[in-house]
Amino acid sequence: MLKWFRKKDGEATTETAVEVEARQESPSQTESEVGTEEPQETHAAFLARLKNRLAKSRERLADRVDRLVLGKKHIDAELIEDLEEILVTADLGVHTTQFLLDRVREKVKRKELQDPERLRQALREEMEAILSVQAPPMDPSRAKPFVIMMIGVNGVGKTTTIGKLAHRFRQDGLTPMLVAADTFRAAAAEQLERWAERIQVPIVRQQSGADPSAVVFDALDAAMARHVDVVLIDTAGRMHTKVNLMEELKKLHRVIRRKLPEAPHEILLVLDATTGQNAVNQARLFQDALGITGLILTKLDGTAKGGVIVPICQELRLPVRYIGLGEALDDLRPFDAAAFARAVL
Ligand SMILES: Nc1nc2c(ncn2[C@@H]2O[C@H](COP(=O)(O)OP(=O)(O)OP(=O)(O)O)[C@@H](O)[C@H]2O)c(=O)[nH]1
Repeated sequence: MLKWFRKKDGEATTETAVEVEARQESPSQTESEVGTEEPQETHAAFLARLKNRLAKSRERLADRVDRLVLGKKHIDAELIEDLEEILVTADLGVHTTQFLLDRVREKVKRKELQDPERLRQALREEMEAILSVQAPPMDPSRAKPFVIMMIGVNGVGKTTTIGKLAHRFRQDGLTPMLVAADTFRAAAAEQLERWAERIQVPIVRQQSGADPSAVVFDALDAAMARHVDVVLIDTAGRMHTKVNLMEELKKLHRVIRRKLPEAPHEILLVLDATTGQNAVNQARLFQDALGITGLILTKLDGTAKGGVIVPICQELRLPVRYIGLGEALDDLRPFDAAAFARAVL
C-alpha cells in the first residue's frame, strides 16, 4: 500500500513542500517485492568473493610481493628496497610504507622474521593491526532516531551507499528514512528517490535549490513524528554556488545538533578507492572541518588502489565501517580488517 504524507512548510520558505513518501507494508511483502534477499553467505565464500573483487589489488600487491621473494634466501637491504617501491605504488603512502619496513627490519634484526616466504604474512599482520582501529561499533539501537550524516566529494558513491545501507537496516528489522539534503543538484535527489522506491523506504526531499538545512530540519521532525529508527542524510559533494562546501556541511551539522543534541550519531565519510592518494587528502579535509566517526570505502571492485585505506586508518585513527564492492544492493559489506588484509595481501 502506498501512502503519501504531504506537509506545507510555511516557516522554512513559502514554497517548500516536504514530501514524505512512505510505503507501509509488511517486511515480508517488501522483501518479496524487492526480491533481493541476500542469501546467507559463508565466511569462506565471502572471503573468496572479496578476493575476487579485489583481484587487481592482489595482482599488484600480493603477487608482486610473492614474485619479489621468489628464490630469495634472505631478507636483505636490497629486498627491502624493492619492497618499498611495491608498497608505495600500492598506494600505502610513504609514511605507512616506512612504518611497515621499519617493523620488518626490527623483526629481521630480532630474528623473528628470516624466511622471505614469511614476508607477506608478516606484512599482512601489520596491515591488519593498523586497520583494526579501536572504536565503538555503529549501533543504531542506541538512539531513536539514529542519525547518520553521509559526506564526501561528488561521485564517490554517497547516494548509492545510502541506498545499500538503508536496505541493510531494513533487513535488520529497522525503519530507515532517507533525506535528500543535496538540493543543489536536482539529479541527486532524483537518484535518492529511485533508491527509496527500489528498497521501499520513506524519503524527505524538497525542490531543487531549497535550503539543505530546512530539508534536514523538517526531516528530523518527520522522523520523530513517525518513530523512524534510522535517518540517513545525503549531502552535497560539490557546491554550485559560491558557498563553501565545508561551511555548508558545518551549518547542516549545527542544525541537526540544535534539533537533536546527541545527533548526528555517525558522520560517515565515503571515499572512492579508485582515487588513490586523493582519498587521503579528502579524509584530512573532512576530518578537520567536521570530525568524522567512520569511513566507507567504495568501488573496491574496480581498482588496484584499495591499499589507500591503510594510511588513512593509520593517520586519522578512524574505523572503516563498510566497503563497497559493486553497484548491486548487497554489494556493501561490514568491514573486517582481517579479511581485508587477507584479500589485499
Ligand atoms: N563499481 C562500483 N561502483 C559504485 C560503487 N558505489 C557507487 N558506485 C557508482 O558510482 C557512481 C557514483 O555514485 P553516487 O552514489 O551517485 O555518488 P555520490 O557521491 O552520491 O555523487 P554526487 O551525488 O555527485 O555527490 C554511480 O554510478 C554508482 O553506481 C561500488 O562500490 N562499486
